[in-house]
Amino acid sequence: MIHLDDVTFERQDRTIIYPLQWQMKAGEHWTILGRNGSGKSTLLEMILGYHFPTSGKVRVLGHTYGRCDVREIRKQIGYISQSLVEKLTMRDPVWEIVATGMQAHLRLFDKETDILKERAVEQLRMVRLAHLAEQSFGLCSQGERKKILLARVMMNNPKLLVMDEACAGLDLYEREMWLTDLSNLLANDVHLVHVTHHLEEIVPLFTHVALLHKGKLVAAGPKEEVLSPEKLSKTFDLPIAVNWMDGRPWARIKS
Ligand SMILES: Nc1ncnc2c1ncn2[C@@H]1O[C@H](COP(=O)(O)OP(=O)(O)OP(=O)(O)O)[C@@H](O)[C@H]1O
Repeated sequence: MIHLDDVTFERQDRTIIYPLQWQMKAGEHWTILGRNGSGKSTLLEMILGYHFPTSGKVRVLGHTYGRCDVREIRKQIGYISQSLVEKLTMRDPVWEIVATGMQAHLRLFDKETDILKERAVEQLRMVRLAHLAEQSFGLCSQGERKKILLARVMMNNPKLLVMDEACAGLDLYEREMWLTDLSNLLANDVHLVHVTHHLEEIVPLFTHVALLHKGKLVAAGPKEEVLSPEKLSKTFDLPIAVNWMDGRPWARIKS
């Protein structure tokens, strides 16, 4: 699905990603954890082809970036991030925001297609927001917007779903509902890469974890192996204990 082969990323004489080797195989769903500024979003942007690595190779869905049309690959990738919310048009009705996911555009060019609207409303129904279809996106709450983005990416049946702090700003209830919606949508055979600051968001559907510290990979592999107190403490520069409950890890700072 994704193969980062010795990639580095440098900007203004600063190394943001040190030589990094990482592979995500079919059937795996990954969470990436790391402190602020450790390079998580930079990594995602390389996977999305928005950033080109300074050295090394990025291979996504069987295509090597630099030898393919990245815009075509991006049509197979769903992307959810706060920066995307800021680019969407607040006065557009919710169903149109969802419909733009079909072509990975930010606005809808052909508004006359009933089939497109029907499909958008169907995706909204899956996240229980069909009743908001005609409301302006700008009037929706943070939680509703996050669900609308989930409905939006699913318009295009992506093979890969890349999420940058997709649950940020959600209350406990909304976050649990959002993660449940995500699990339900997995029936569509989509693969996940999820960046978060919260260990408890690593719900059972996530199989693997990568830990980043100052642009270097601390560990990457099956979550039970990677989420050890030693590796997490190294990643977050704090003594951390981990408790597992119902298949979910919960972090605590050791006193
Ligand atoms: N284009 C750029 N030019 C210079 N520095 C950059 C550029 N892009 C990112 N950086 C720097 O690279 C570092 C990693 O940024 P990145 O956004 O990838 O971190 P992050 O792990 O996602 O952080 P956060 O958790 O705070 O969102 C930061 O120190 C940032 O200032």
